[in-house]
Amino acid sequence: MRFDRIRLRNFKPYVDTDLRLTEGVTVIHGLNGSGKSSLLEACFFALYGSKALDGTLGDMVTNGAEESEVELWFTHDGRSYHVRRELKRYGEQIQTTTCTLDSDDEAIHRDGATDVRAFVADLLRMDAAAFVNCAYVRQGEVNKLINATPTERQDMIDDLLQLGRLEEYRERAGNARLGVNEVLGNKRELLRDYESRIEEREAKDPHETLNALQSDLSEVDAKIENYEQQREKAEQSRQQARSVLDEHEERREELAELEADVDDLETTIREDEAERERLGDRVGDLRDRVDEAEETLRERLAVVAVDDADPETLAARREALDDREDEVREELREARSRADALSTQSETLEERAADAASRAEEKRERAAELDADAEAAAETLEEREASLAESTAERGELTAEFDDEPVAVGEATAHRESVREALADVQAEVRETSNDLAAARSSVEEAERLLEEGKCPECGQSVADSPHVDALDEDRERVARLENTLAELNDRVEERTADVERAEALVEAENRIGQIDDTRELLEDGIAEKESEIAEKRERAATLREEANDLEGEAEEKRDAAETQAERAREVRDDVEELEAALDDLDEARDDLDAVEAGRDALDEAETEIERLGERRAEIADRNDERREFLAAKRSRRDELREAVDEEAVQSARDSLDSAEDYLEKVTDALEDLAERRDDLTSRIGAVENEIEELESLREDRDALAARVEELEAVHEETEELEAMYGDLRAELRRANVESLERMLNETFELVYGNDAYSHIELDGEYELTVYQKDGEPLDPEQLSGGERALFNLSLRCAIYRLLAEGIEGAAPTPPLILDEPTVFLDSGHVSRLADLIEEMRGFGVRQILIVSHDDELVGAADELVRVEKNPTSNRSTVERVADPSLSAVERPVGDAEHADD
Ligand SMILES: Nc1ncnc2c1ncn2[C@@H]1O[C@H](COP(=O)(O)OP(=O)(O)OP(=O)(O)O)[C@@H](O)[C@H]1O
Ligand SMILES: [Zn+2]
Repeated sequence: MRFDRIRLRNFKPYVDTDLRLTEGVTVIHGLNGSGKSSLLEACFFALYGSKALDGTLGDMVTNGAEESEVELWFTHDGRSYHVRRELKRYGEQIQTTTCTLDSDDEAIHRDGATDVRAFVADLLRMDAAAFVNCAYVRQGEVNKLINATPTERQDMIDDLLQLGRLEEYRERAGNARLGVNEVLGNKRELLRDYESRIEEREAKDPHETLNALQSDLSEVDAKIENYEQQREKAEQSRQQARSVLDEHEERREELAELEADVDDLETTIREDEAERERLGDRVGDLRDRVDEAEETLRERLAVVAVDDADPETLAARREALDDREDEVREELREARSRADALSTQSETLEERAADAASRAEEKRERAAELDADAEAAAETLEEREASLAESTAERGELTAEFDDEPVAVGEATAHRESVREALADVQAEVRETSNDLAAARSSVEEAERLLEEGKCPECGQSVADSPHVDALDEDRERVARLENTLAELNDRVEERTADVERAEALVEAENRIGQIDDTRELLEDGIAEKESEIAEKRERAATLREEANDLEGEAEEKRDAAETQAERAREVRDDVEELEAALDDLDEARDDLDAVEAGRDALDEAETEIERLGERRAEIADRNDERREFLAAKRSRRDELREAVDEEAVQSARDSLDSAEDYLEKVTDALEDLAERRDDLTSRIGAVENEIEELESLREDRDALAARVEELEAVHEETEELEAMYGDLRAELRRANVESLERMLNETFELVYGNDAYSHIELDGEYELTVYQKDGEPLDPEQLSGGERALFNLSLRCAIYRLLAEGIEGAAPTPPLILDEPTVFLDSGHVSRLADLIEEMRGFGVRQILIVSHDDELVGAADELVRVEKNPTSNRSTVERVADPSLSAVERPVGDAEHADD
């Protein structure tokens, strides 16, 4: 097997790295912490997942990254595989989101961490632990195998060499043996149980018991047979006695019956004779009645006027009566309906007459009302005519007022207005003249005062020669003139005022005339209206009275007609009564006919009865004759029987019956006891037979069980052998392995640490390791120095690896040998030995070796050199294949020196 390529994304310090790996020795080189170990861990993680590593999934994902991916391509047994794992962070947790394995064979595909891990473990024939123990020597784990206890070591190595399988098989065989053993134990127990049960049953000796019971049973059977024969004989004699007695009894019964029969017959004959006599009497009675009925019938025939009582004549008579009745009924119906019709007519006429009379009455009342109304209207008319005359007189007076006036009626208002204006004009003139007068008077007074003072009244200058004083006279004249004018004017005012007063009186009169005229007009209209109303009312009253007269005449006529119809109805009702009487007569005639018929029927019946009774009497006589014969026969048989009874024979039969019954009772009891005994014996025999049968079947079961136990013993032996065989085989193989391993270990150790101090290493069957010094002293490997221990461990691992490579047939799984810092504790001499070892391992068939180392010498031995570097600022690692490893060894980084030595 070999790794071809590893690709990392966000795995530990790697952001994105893709590294191809080839066959041969690859040395991975770099400073401390640059990420070398992480690269190897990635390969291991790809194969087995995180379970096999110390850390958790979280340690795999680069700090701060959300997801991570690791892919590994590898080749095994000529087939390529590709594993891919993806991790994702979910909050605090990291989960594997993808885990697949594919191959160039399409059929091979695994999905899911568990399937992939199982597939890899199966393919490489080692699980993660085995891989770590054998192929992947992790940094600092050099002492693991040395420190392990022999048992741990044994488990590791057995596991690697698949010896574990044999142990598994041995254990399975062991389990099978235990299982068989348990079943065997159970079956043996069961077998013992069966045997003890069989013994128990045999001890009872059921066959002997059966024999005894069967002989008892045959004795009982014999007795039963004997008794049954005796019983039969007794039954026979009982039977004979019984038949004698029965016969006797029969005869006695027959006799009794006969005697009773004879008695019965005698009684019956007597009774029937009496009956015959009674019947004879009855016939006599009936004959008398027939005579009577014939007499009555003759009388009735006379009544109904029929000669003969024969049914046809009677029926014809009845038919005639019926026809007559139909006629009468028809007439009656007609008469009744006519009478009803006439009554109705009469009533209707009566009603009409009443109606006409009441209407005439109404009309007369209405005419009286109209007359009263006309009377009232005439009074009103008179009143109105009086008012009219009054107002005509008043008007004449008022019109007379205008006679001496300059105006006519109708001009008064206009006249009043002109008179008023004339008054107003005069009054205005009076006011004007009064004012002028006052002014003239005051200027006169002023001039007079001034004159007294000597001053001009106008200019206040000295009046002497004043122009104004000259005017004083004129003014005095003027005052006088004005006083005259005013007096005149006042007279005129008086005149005009009188004019106005008169004019106002005229206006009043004129208004009153207008009112009177209006009233007169109304009165004249009212008078005309009343006159026509009176005339109309009187006319209508006359008409109504005429109509009332007519209606009264009409009522008189109707009343007469009603009386006529009522009279007719009475006549018809008399006819009805007559017809009803005729109907009653018809009924009577029919009743008479019924009586005739009844009389005739009674007569017929009586005759029939007489005939019937005669027949019955003859019958009774016949039957009694028969009975008498029968009676004679019975009497002679009775006499015979009385003679035949033998009392002695009857007594002896009775005795023998008693003794037979006595014996039968006893023998029945004895037989019952015997039957009981027999049943008991039979059931006991049945039980014993069952026991015997059970015993047989128990024996059969026991035999079968014994055979099964024998088989199981054989199987048990076989499983024991198988278990031992697997144990032996493993021991044998282990011994062979231990021998090979010891040899290889010695060879390898010799190669890497050959010196004078140690002679050889011993690996015993229990995987105990002992190192022997040259002087033969044994040494516990733990006592070795650090470097020695590293070499010892390497040797052991390489030996195991060799054994694995050589010891397993078919495709050796041999994964790459991975060494992480194997040189840590080694001095330079041993480092070169290690290089030799590596070379040798290749010779043993290890195709790929991956070494993490700083050592130049190992670098020199590399076919491929991979340099790992970490960027100190970003803390991210990168890998780089160095083209020529031999060159690179010279350019070894200085910082690595401290790693080189111990
Ligand atoms: N999950 C992680 N995320 C980021 N860096 C990590 C993570 N886990 C480990 N590292 C870093 O990877 C480095 C460890 O790498 P590794 O052990 O492979 O180094 P090395 O080359 O083998 O060193 P040495 O020579 O000392 O053995 C450390 O520097 C560590 O800080
Ligand atoms: Zn390291």
